Amino acid sequence: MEGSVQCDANYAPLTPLSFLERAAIVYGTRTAVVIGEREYSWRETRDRCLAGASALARLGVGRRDVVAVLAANTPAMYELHFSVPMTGGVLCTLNTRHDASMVSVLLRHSEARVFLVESQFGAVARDALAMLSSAGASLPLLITIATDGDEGTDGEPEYEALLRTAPGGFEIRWPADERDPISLNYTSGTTSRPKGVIYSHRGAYLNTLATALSNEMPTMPVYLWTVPMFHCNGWCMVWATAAQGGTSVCMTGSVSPKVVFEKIVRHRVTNMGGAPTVLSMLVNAPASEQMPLPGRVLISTGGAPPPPHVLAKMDELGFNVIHGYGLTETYGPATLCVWKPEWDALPAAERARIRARQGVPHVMLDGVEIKDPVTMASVPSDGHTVGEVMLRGNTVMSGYYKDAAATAEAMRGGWLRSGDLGVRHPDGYIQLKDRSKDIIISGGENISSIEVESALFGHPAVLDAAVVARPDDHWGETPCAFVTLKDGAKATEAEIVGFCRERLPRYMAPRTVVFAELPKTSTGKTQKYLLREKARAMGSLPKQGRSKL
Ligand SMILES: Nc1ncnc2c1ncn2[C@@H]1O[C@H](COP(=O)(O)OP(=O)(O)OP(=O)(O)O)[C@@H](O)[C@H]1O
Repeated sequence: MEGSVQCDANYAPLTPLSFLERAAIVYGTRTAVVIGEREYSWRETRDRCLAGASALARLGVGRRDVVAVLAANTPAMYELHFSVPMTGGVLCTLNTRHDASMVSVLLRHSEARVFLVESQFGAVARDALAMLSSAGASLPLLITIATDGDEGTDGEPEYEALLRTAPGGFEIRWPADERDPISLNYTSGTTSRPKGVIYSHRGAYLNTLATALSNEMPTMPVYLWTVPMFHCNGWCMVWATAAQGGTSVCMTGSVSPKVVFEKIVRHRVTNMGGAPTVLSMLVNAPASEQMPLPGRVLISTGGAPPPPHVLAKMDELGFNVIHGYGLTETYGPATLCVWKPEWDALPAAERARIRARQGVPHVMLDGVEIKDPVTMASVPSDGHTVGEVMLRGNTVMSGYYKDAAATAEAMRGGWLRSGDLGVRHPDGYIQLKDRSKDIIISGGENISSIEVESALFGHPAVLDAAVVARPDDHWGETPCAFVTLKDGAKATEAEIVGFCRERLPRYMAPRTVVFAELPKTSTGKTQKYLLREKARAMGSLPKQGRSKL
């Protein structure tokens, strides 16, 4: 419109880096990050991030250079989310459960220039570098981050030493364009080889604000880190805690219910997150470890379907569960099951059933639709017609790194195709039925493995469950349940099948039950492809067995 201008006074590229400077002013002496007995204030954190950026820049990190990190949820990992982009570089956080061969593949694919490694993961990193070297690939510069109490280094540069010796007066290299990359996040690899998803400063900024709003974060929240920071930048919570001047409580060692409850009480935690496996771990912990909470704790969950039964128990323990759904490609949760006060009066089981739905887009996402992937027509909002979940908006990835064909395929038709199947209910909320690869087709009927798993989780002896297709000569496929029982609990295959038949249409109930530990990714997802391989190896149910069932 005549008269409007764009200039420095009214336009700056959006970036979550801006939250840090503000936090250092507003919340300067308050705790930004705490690990064990060590606390860093917001001012210290800002100074350490600037020192980190200065050190990395001195080592030659510049615009679009990838800096890889293999570290647990530690202050260094938190700081690198700011210091790397402050140099213009791109942060690539690697999954700490990857083996050396996968780490070497990702280092090579990302062309990381610098590789920061917490010393507890030193052996994996060194093996990965040896693999790169023997393949003749160029090696990134290795920097060690000493794990607490560890002496660390074998002559490599060390993170704390670099911060101490970094030249002062570093000038932040703000993004020239808000669409510049800020991070490179590899997908979980649940269904295939991990893909490198590019996040922009703009997308990260918008998603960070959506995260703060979706999680109902007050100012100065206390956030307990159980979600790995390497996963979608901790669902953008690293930057959201800076926006709100929060305190990040880090945990050393593995996540156990005892430590989680102790940290909640000691630090008066207000917000946390966790995959459904973390929720399941909390509700199934011995009563002696479940401490009364100092107040309601908001916990966001997602990444896999949370069983309604677990949601109901979390409510009883004093947690308000916020259920979100998303992909690495959407910076983490993209939809959430926004809660309505009129649902408060419903019976607990009904509340849990409603909360298990994946909901509606968060405020920064333009839309989520359930579509026929061929015609692109939206399915009716009847709660029954299944289609593919598709998303669009400013918090969808920039693309897959060095894979234009996969990017074009994923966004074909102007929507991000999730590969998930779902329905839309008459009230507009979506509900996932399955990943397209996981749906079971038996006698021409589609069976949602999520629905069968929800029934299994209702059995008092069941701790964990996953359902996959077993090939069948007659039906094509039949549902095969892999079940982990609670400590000391007992149940037989016939009991579990009978329990499901009372709650599900007969064709949906598992025909086979295998008692086993379920293989998980480090982001808490069951690796169903491994279970599918086992079910495939079993072959078809014998004719006799089939008619008995
Ligand atoms: N709330 C949820 N309920 C059910 N499933 C969910 C939920 N949130 C996420 N998911 C599942 O997780 C997927 C996204 O996971 P992520 O981006 O971490 O990588 P991945 O898809 O597991 O790995 P890869 O693409 O490498 O196989 C979604 O497509 C969906 O299948």
